[in-house]
Amino acid sequence: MTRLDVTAIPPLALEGVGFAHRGQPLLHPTDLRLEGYRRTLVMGPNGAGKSLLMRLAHGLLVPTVGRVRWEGHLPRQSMVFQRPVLLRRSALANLTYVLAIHGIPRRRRKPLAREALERFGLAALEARPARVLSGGEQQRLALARAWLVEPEVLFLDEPTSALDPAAIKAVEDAVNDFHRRGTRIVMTSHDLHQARRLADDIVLLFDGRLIEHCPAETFFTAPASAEARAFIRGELVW
Ligand SMILES: Nc1ncnc2c1ncn2[C@@H]1O[C@H](COP(=O)(O)OP(=O)(O)OP(=O)(O)O)[C@@H](O)[C@H]1O
Repeated sequence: MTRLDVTAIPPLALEGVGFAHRGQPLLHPTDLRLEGYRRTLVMGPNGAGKSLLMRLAHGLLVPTVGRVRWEGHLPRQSMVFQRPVLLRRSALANLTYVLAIHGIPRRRRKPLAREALERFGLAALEARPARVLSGGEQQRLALARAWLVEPEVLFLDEPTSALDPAAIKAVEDAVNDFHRRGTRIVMTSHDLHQARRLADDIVLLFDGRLIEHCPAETFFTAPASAEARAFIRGELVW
């Protein structure tokens, strides 16, 4: 596994980034800087604004105020969603398609795609239509597709919320594989156990506001806000 140059990943600055719909603020103006080579977990109860923050950061949504700025080059990025969006083709063809888009010569596509299928435990399923794969298999295929892009930054939006424990472990192992290869991870979750397993730092959102951004250890041992303490006790609901 060739390691990416983690020192080259540019910081991501959200400068007063907010999003409103029909005049109603869904994400209040937010300042957030994600830097270095970390696994950041964006947490908060349902409806807190986690997905919005991810879509804004990844550039899928344009903020209604503020701006999203990469401090340096625009990095290679991928995003993995709760429900993967897969093409109506075989698992293998979903991967060779991505390689074609990225200009990889035809003769190299299948070997690279098969290597990725193997890595994510999908080798036996290469000919199966992607859309009939189980939820966990689809998520692993989405991760294999992202793997081929060699992202410097990987966004994952609730990638495990519809999965059983074994499938959750497979996704978490994959997230750690990305991280070991040199990818910065930004992932949403409302699962505290998952955060304890994975996070280097935590962003807590509540009611469309950023409440806290701190190292995971601080978050769990000495949270600064009443909201974080309530969230850890399982009492924070919207
Ligand atoms: N494009 C949009 N237009 C209008 N409203 C939106 C849009 N995207 C999200 N919302 C609303 O913004 C609020 C925050 O949604 P978001 O999906 O970010 O929450 P979340 O923290 O990811 O929640 P969950 O854990 O349930 O996925 C919700 O009330 C949602 O209905």
